[in-house]
Amino acid sequence: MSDFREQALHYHAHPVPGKISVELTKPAETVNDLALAYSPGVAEPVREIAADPANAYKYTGKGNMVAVISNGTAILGLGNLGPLASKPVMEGKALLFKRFAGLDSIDIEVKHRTTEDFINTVANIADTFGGINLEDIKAPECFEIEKALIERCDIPVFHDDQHGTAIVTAAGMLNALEVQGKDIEDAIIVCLGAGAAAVACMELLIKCGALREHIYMLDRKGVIHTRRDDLNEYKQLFANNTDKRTLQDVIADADVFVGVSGPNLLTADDLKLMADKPVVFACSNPDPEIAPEVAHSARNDLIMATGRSDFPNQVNNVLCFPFIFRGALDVRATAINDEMKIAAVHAIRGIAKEPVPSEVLKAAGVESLEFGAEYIIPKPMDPRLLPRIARAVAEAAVESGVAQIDMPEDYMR
Ligand SMILES: NC(=O)C1=CN([C@@H]2O[C@H](COP(=O)(O)OP(=O)(O)OC[C@H]3O[C@@H](n4cnc5c(N)ncnc54)[C@H](OP(=O)(O)O)[C@@H]3O)[C@@H](O)[C@H]2O)C=CC1
Ligand SMILES: CC(=O)C(=O)O
Ligand SMILES: [Mg+2]
Repeated sequence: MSDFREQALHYHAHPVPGKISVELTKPAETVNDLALAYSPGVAEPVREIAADPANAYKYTGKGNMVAVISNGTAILGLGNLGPLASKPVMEGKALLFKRFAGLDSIDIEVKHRTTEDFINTVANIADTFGGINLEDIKAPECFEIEKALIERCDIPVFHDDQHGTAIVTAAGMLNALEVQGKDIEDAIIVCLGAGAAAVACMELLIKCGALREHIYMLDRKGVIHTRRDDLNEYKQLFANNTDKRTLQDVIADADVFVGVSGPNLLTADDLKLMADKPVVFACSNPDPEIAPEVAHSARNDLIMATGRSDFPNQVNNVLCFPFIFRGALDVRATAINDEMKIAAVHAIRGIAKEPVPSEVLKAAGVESLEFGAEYIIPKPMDPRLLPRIARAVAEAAVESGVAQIDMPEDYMR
């Protein structure tokens, strides 16, 4: 067994299996404590909630609790390995919710036959939670699932692989293009992958200024173009009227490569075909589309990012989902809308341009970090992410009319 594999398995197995547990927030020691916590005292909040469902936020943990829900059909870049195998990732997301945003989170892995079964299962348990983070559900089913659940639930439902990834990608991309001296409006963009992350990333880049006709998206069959007759409705949105068919055809002279597909699909030779000063986000986990050392040995004018913690420029949805839910839940938003997503993009990108606190340098194990090719996006352990993103998101929720309560004046200051 490799050292790292052994370490990872040991981390998950000891001192107790798994990464999360439940803790109590009230005393439960005496007869009186139990009389309040359970029978007869618990009947009082029951009556209050039955009279007004909003009281659930006052008397239960609902408002600080996010469910991380998966069916294990697209576990990272490992593929469809089923609900149970997705549990370490989902526990990991729950760990990150708690560690970075103080949100209680529980993972739920759903075995189901039809997409409708999955939707019904989630909709039927939604009242328990303040928000629902859908995770690692493959395209195209993820689009239908998220849409149906947004319609049926009155709490925020957010497919992290779509929108969390898109928000962080857009923040990193706008900064990377700025460092390279390029405008997003002019950028020729290649997106390898045409699933959950790909479609959402490209849609958000378009909202940030990219031109749809400048985007070449590829799936396992190659370039998505207007003469293909095998495209689902989501891929069709990216069908390019082009004669280009292969990755090599489209990557020639491209400014940007976004990989949200699978491991080792981009070669050093492909990279050499790109325009001057390219931006390469190889975001597949755990293994990127091209290893950073291979990319850097192929050319020295690129900005390179991966989804991993152990290389510079980690473009990973961990920079978004804990904080966007914090902001959304704190104003009891009924949804996470485009205004809130764009607010998160700008909050994330702004932090990367400011001096880095010494505790972040220490946690990252580096002497210095300065906005530039090796630092286009903040580190996940940056304590500024929580107040900045949560506040920006909460403000956007209030301004766009989806907040159900006012934002406290001193919120996150
Ligand atoms: N860094 C980050 O924060 C994140 C990274 N990701 C990564 O993105 C990847 C995709 O995740 P997600 O979108 O959720 O999964 P989906 O299953 O929804 O989509 C996967 C897409 O990748 C395409 N693909 C797979 N293999 C190849 C290949 N050999 N050549 C071309 N295209 C290929 C599939 O093509 P087809 O349609 O033909 O099947 C599909 O369009 C994963 O590796 C995941 O780890 C995802 C979310 C966040
Ligand atoms: C980071 C993440 O959510 C993924 O790779 O699926
Ligand atoms: Mg994921």
